[in-house]
Amino acid sequence: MYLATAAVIGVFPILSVGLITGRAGIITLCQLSFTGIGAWSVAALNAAGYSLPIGLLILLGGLAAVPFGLLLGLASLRLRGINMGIVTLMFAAAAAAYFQLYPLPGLSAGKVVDRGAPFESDSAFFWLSLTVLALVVGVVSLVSRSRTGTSWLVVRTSERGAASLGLPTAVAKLTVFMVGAAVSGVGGALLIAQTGVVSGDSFGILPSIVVFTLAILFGARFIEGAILGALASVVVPQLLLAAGIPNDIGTLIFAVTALPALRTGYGMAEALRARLARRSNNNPAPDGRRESKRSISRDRSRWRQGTEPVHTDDRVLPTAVEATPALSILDLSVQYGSVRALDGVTISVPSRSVVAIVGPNGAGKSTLVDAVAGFLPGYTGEVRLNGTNLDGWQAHRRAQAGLRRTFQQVRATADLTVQQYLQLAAGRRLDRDEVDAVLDFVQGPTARSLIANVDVGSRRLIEIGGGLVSEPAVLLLDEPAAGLPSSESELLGERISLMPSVFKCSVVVIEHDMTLVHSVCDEVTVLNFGRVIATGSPKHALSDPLVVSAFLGAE
Ligand SMILES: Nc1ncnc2c1ncn2[C@@H]1O[C@H](COP(=O)(O)OP(=O)(O)OP(=O)(O)O)[C@@H](O)[C@H]1O
Repeated sequence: MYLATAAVIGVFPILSVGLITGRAGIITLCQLSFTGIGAWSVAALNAAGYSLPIGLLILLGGLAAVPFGLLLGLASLRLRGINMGIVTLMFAAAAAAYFQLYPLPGLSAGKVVDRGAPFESDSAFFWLSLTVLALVVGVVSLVSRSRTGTSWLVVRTSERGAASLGLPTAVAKLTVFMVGAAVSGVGGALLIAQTGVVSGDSFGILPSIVVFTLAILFGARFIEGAILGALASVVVPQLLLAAGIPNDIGTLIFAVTALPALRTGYGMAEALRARLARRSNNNPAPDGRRESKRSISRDRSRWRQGTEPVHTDDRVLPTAVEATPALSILDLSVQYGSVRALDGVTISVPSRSVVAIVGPNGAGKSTLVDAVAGFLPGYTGEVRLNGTNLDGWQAHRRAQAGLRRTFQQVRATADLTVQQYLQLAAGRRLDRDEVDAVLDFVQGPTARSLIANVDVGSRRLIEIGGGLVSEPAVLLLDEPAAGLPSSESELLGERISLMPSVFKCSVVVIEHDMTLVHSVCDEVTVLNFGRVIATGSPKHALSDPLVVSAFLGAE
């Protein structure tokens, strides 16, 4: 019963790593420090003579760790990858030093934490621990399914991708650290309630690294992975003990077996789930639709006519172009060191229009999209959306305001289904008809497909669909046809030209495919060496001698 309780308590810090590293992709090597903080706080309350009910002590143990989680969350706003690993390791070292200097209160006096009347027996305490675990897992899974919780997965894939969906990466990182710390802290409170007194050594650097290793090895992003990890942490040392093998060999076994998971980023639970998802993806959905484009393509004609709006509201083509441009870029300049990537670029995108920005490689197109969408804060000039000045606004705020973008390199989160991604991009509840309609429009895969299982071209279409369901004022498409075969690129061109009427938005397309530009755009702006060298209708602008010379390198 004692070992079973230890295994239950062991789930907390492993699950906590599963949230921070497994879900949000941030390395954390100090999860047992949070456990120690939880235990220390409960010990301090006990030593001070407060006799609080066990439920309250557990809650306080969790809450005590939250400010420290926030602190590390703040560090993660500036640091990434191995640097974050080092900072969390330093935090673990500092916490371990603290626990050495200031042992858990009551430890030396043997003042054990009192669990209270109904939980004095080991079996009662086991059931209490299991109940607390079930509650924590319930809360964590609710939070994980919320918009904030889903944003943890998006941040893991790409911070820029998250911002482009209107998700503030700072909120995602801070919340995941605070929730992770609380989960670990609850484990600490239970641990000290189980053992009565705990030595600070239990929360040292090495045990923290073992917890990290177990979380990666078993895929603690999912609860079954955290449970398997905790079971292994209890069972393996017992087996080694029974076989007369030194306990440290267990750590070595975990380290070696975790190597493949560290390489791929997928632990056992994740690999198992991915396999099951692939299997179910190969089976037809209950509604008979497979993840095949052929079944969707039959609907081409209705969209070609442009008669069927995605929403059943009054989306119709306006009779006159509205006076205020949807997007105004005024005298925009960007300097990268000695390279002037953009030099006084002025572009006006009329309401409900399709405007292309073209230019040879290195002309400044991507820089322009990055600056306009808020990913390059250091520009000079002005960006206005429907007359509102966006300068100084962060990328996620611009996205929330209706300025959406897609990327040359797709960033749709592989762990989500297409429907979940669209939901997140929309920032509101979408009903299934709405999801299916937009997927039909962009010729995307079915709503239930896992993004990990669809090809790059389809992911690009999903990203475009995500932009559209967010009801943007302006959608910036960075090379949307890249990677699509020419027949699909042609079809995408048709859809782009329909976007202003169907989705009431303006579209800015960065594209190298001149056939597509000619067929879908109302206006073209040509950049070369960061300057606008021509603007006007595609026919007029693309035949300008300056433009021909810029593209062909001839007089
Ligand atoms: N981070 C950076 N640091 C320094 N120079 C950069 C950086 N990013 C882009 N540049 C330079 O800025 C100029 C514009 O680059 P940009 O990528 O915006 O062009 P582009 O038109 O999008 O090219 P492509 O069609 O190849 O994507 C180029 O000279 C490029 O080398």
